[in-house]
Amino acid sequence: MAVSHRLFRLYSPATTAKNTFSSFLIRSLSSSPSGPTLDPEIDLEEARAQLEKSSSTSPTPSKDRNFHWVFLGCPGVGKGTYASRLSSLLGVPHIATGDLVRDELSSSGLLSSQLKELVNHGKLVPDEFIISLLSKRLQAGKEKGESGYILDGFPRTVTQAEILEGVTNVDLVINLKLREEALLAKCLGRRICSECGGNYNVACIDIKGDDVSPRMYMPPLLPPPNCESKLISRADDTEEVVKERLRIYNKMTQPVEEFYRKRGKLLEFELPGGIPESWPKLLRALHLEDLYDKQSAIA
Ligand SMILES: Nc1ncnc2c1ncn2[C@@H]1O[C@H](COP(=O)(O)OP(=O)(O)O)[C@@H](O)[C@H]1O
Repeated sequence: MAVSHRLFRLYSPATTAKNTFSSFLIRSLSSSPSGPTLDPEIDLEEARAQLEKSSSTSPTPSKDRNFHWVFLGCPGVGKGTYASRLSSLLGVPHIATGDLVRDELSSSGLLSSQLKELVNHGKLVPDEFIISLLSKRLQAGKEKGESGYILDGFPRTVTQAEILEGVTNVDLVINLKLREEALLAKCLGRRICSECGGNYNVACIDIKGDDVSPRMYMPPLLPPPNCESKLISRADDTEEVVKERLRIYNKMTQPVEEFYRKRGKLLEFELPGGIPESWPKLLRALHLEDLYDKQSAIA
């Protein structure tokens, strides 16, 4: 907590920090093709209508559609994996705030070392800080002509969700769920190639079925031979820190699920197993299977 306060003061000494950062976010988002901020009640109704429409009649989405999607889910659930696959499929940028934070950590300086202390202990960084990072990323994307987003790791607190909701119209929030036994093993098995940045997982998860739940098998996602000797783990993927991240998720981020549930935007998706099993089912749940079939046929 002390670190969090120090970091907050260092980064944002003004008492009106929240306004400053949210107006920064507003500036980044308000001229997006989804239009400027609307009256919150109209936003809510519009969002409900959109979700109803997409989940009932589900016209085949095309690349012209402007996706504003959010991925929620515990550490290790696979947000990055599925968000990045959808990003390639839909041609919408995948923005992972964890990656933005790690990029920031790789720079030198006092801010980076204070940030490292928070992240490596499994704590969240201050809302204002993360909103600022996200705003910069969105602004840079807009300048390159990007539109829409698939957010991964944001929002993680109700404050972040409220700010996002106030400035842009999130169409859909996909809440990925995985049995708790698998989450820790998946975080501990996570590996990154220090050269190409590829993400892999050496854990082989095989949970026996019982009367209540079926067997769950998640094969490892092994690196190609040229990455094998360059694998590293994230500093926050230790057992102690993952448990702390799970605790913080339950305390700070679970209320965000409720925030979107109340607004009719939450799609719950229980991962049935590894990528080969889960990916087609996720696409079906999102009514995207036709798009995927068409792309596979072209490829
Ligand atoms: N929206 C956010 N709010 C606060 N802190 C964040 C946010 N996104 C990322 N972080 C910081 O970056 C770390 C890594 O994030 P991420 O890669 O998304 O991890 P996870 O595997 O826990 O989902 C988090 O533990 C937190 O310290």
